[in-house]
Amino acid sequence: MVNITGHAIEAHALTAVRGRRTVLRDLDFTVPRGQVTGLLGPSGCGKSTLMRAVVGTQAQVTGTLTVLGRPAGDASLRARIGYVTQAPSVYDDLTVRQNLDYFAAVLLPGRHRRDTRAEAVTRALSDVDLTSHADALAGNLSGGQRSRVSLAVALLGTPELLVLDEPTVGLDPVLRRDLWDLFHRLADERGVTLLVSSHVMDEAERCHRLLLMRAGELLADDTPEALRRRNDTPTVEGAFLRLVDAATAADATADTLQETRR
Ligand SMILES: Nc1ncnc2c1ncn2[C@@H]1O[C@H](COP(=O)(O)OP(=O)(O)OP(=O)(O)O)[C@@H](O)[C@H]1O
Repeated sequence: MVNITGHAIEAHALTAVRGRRTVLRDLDFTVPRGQVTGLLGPSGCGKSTLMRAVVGTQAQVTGTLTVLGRPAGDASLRARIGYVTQAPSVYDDLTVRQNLDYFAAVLLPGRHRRDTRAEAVTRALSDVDLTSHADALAGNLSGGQRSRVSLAVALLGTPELLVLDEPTVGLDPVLRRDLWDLFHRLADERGVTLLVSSHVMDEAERCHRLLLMRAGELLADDTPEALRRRNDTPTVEGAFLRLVDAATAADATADTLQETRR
């Protein structure tokens, strides 16, 4: 067990504008080190935008966002963060191992690191359970297998922070469980911080902490246990639905007040 304290991510008044829309609105939150934090909310609520802000690829972000002690987007963070987008980034005309060899050569260049590269590739293949498919062409893999190749690429550089945008979409229940087991092993044994987005509520139960979002705002930043207790429901899904209903009712009241003032 790796004992790491402090926050991997700290956000204050984080706001992001895409086109003419404000898609993240004045967010304050922290993500503890060495834990699995889930980012949950309905499609379009801003999960990917928040992740892009964390890895420094989102334009028009204001507020303060500190990642591993540095401002988000700082060049020194590149090698410390692994980011997997929703669209798997693999070369279809290479085998799984060739894909990993290629990215390992970029991340760990130099002849003197040949053994380190080979070890990193072997470990990443085993981490995502693709050792038996190492010599298959990436173009011939299933969607779930391709997304696991992307995850393996992100693991090559032994990142301190892994940002995973809906990594379990399209996976069967066994693979989903195995991936969540891997996320916990990475946190427990290697001290990795994981920020994982999902809109599958049963996955929320597997997180140490949760950020629940709706329409660019945070509804909650808490542990699953505290969320269930505070909302008096047996599931995180129940808690989330209560929070959404309360926020919708508050919006409706605010709209009515505005109408009556006009
Ligand atoms: N290029 C863009 N210009 C304007 N608005 C955009 C752009 N890209 C995304 N948006 C809007 O920003 C909002 C947040 O999008 P985002 O992709 O962060 O949501 P999400 O929660 O990750 O959704 P999903 O779960 O479907 O991936 C959405 O309402 C979307 O329509």
